[in-house]
Amino acid sequence: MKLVSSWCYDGSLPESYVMPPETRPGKSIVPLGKSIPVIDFQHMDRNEIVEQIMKAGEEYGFFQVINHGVCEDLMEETMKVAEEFHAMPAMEKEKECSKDPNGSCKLYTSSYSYPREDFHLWRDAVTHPCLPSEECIQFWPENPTKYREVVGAYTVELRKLSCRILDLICDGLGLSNGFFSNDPYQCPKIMINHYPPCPEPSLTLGLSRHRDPSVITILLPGHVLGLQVFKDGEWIGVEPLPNAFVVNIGFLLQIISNGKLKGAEHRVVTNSRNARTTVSYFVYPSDECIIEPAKALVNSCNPAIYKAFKYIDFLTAFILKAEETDETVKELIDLDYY
Ligand SMILES: O=C(O)CCC(=O)C(=O)O
Ligand SMILES: [Fe+2]
Repeated sequence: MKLVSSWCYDGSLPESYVMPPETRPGKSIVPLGKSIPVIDFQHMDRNEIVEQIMKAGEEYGFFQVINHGVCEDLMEETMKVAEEFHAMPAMEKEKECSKDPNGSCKLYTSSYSYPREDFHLWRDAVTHPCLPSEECIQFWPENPTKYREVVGAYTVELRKLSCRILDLICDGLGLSNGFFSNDPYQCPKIMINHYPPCPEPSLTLGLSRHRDPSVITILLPGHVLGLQVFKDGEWIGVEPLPNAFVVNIGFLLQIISNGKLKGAEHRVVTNSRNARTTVSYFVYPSDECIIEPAKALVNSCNPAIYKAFKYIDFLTAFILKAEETDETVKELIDLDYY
């Protein structure tokens, strides 16, 4: 496994990064998603915000949030530390990500299943749990020198923002507030993605089409475009507003909401000019948490459309190879799968 950022300036795209024709982004221009809903947390009243989130969650599975209360300086500093991390030499990055003998902090390239992949992705990433406890932070990188301080402050703010968004979603779904604020749903992880400039952006992808295995994901998208959402059979480019967060509904919330909200399918394309760095904050449950359509949303008129399962089983199925994933996940969650 060699990080893309350590050899990407060689000038050509290796064969193993060339996607099959049906999944390549190609050269066609993807429209920018001016239509992806933008929700203003400061200038709308609560009922209006709930209504807009639900509409966005049903139609797109994606929305942007502005005036969300997270300080702009902290967003900028987080992006700076994220970029500085990926700019360090590969050996330094590896050293900074191997403090936990149990491997809770992971540095990798492409996806978790690099050795089993048919095609590699044009992306490096670092991920780790981000509970604001000393136990958790001791395994984070200490370089760049401000990493722990900045990412620590950022994840505290993101936890507050995620709880606020989830409470609004609870209102919209008719679940009690705090449904997602307690322990089983609060095992967040951060992922810092890096997509270096790519010699052949039409042939490869930064991330292939996927739904996040999360409740929700809050993305700090940076200024370089690359994220695309699949809606009504076509790809739409996401153009983030300044200081906005991009929020998407994860696969788990699709299941918990019994299909009312949509786990958004998305992918990342690369470009030949600018490196792109993004920071994903995933709201994950604990491994042992049972995921199922919320009891309050299920009755004889609205029967459950998914089976109950343990999160760890879902995650295991999810990180298998793409083709197997579909079948293994289906078997786990579909009521009528034999
Ligand atoms: O980098 C991006 O724009 C999206 C990242 C993403 O989809 C993910 O981390 O799951
Ligand atoms: Fe994603």
